[in-house]
Amino acid sequence: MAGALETAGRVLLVGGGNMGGAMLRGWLEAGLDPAAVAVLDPNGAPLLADIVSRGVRLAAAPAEVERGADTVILAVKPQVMEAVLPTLLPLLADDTLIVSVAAGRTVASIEAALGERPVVRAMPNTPALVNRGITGAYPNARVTGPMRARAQALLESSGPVEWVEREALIDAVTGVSGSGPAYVFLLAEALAEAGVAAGLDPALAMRLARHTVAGAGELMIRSGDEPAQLRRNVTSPNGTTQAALEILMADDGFGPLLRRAVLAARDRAEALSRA
Ligand SMILES: NC(=O)C1=CN([C@@H]2O[C@H](COP(=O)(O)OP(=O)(O)OC[C@H]3O[C@@H](n4cnc5c(N)ncnc54)[C@H](O)[C@@H]3O)[C@@H](O)[C@H]2O)C=CC1
Ligand SMILES: O=C(O)[C@@H]1CCC=N1
Repeated sequence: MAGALETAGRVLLVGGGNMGGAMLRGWLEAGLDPAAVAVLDPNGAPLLADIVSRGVRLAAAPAEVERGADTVILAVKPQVMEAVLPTLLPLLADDTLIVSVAAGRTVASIEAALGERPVVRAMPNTPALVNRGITGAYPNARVTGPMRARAQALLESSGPVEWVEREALIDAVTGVSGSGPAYVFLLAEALAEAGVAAGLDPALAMRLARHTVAGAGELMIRSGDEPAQLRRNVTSPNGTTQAALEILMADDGFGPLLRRAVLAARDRAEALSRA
């Protein structure tokens, strides 16, 4: 992977917050030269102080950014995109590749502000911070093979990249994996709270919940078995797990609840794209 990033050229990260910062850490770990990266963030990207000390340039305004990045990654909030995009125009060449990770911001809305140019719309997630991310991506027709390879190298430095054939599917990816880590953290919170209700000390309940969620996740990645099989492996006939699953797998249980949640996230992404 380091080899692929050696050909990534110069990268400008616009927005060095949670998601942008996680991606940047992934690139550097995968071998991207810190001197090849600049971060544009008017708020000083407080999460990135240690990285700036490793040689990544930090700019507070577009006027401070050197023109001619090969790839510009847009990692600002969707609501500030309209204001940010026109300020970037003087920094771009015709063949600058734009990679946007903003939820619900369409290729068309980016082209409306920046003109017709190569755009990849991507949806990563924050486990990128620990090299356990996954990203959905969609390229517009102007993205050439080498550009797609460059986007792939940058995005996969923190986990696999799944290319989708229709842009609308990025909203569904957002509902599953972009927002998904929050559902899993909520599961850990709820598991710990349930443990307290069952009589455990809160700190112990939280340790049990964190390790259970993390361990089950790691087992799913490393094992060749499907999640349903791993679930069956835990479930003894008429045992304790079965008693719990009869509640979680009821008609109004976990499955329908999560389906409603994912569709709500997807619908919010769609609504953002119309805003
Ligand atoms: N946090 C997450 O789990 C994920 C977020 N995303 C997307 O990533 C984008 C950023 O989200 P977060 O990192 O969570 O937000 P954040 O608030 O942590 O980071 C946004 C950053 O943009 C900076 N910023 C504000 N105005 C700016 C400007 N004019 N120019 C340059 N930078 C500016 C802020 O100072 C901040 O550091 C959003 O569009 C979101 O939809 C995508 C996937 C997952
Ligand atoms: O909540 C959000 O809008 C962003 C997009 C995916 C995860 N966080």
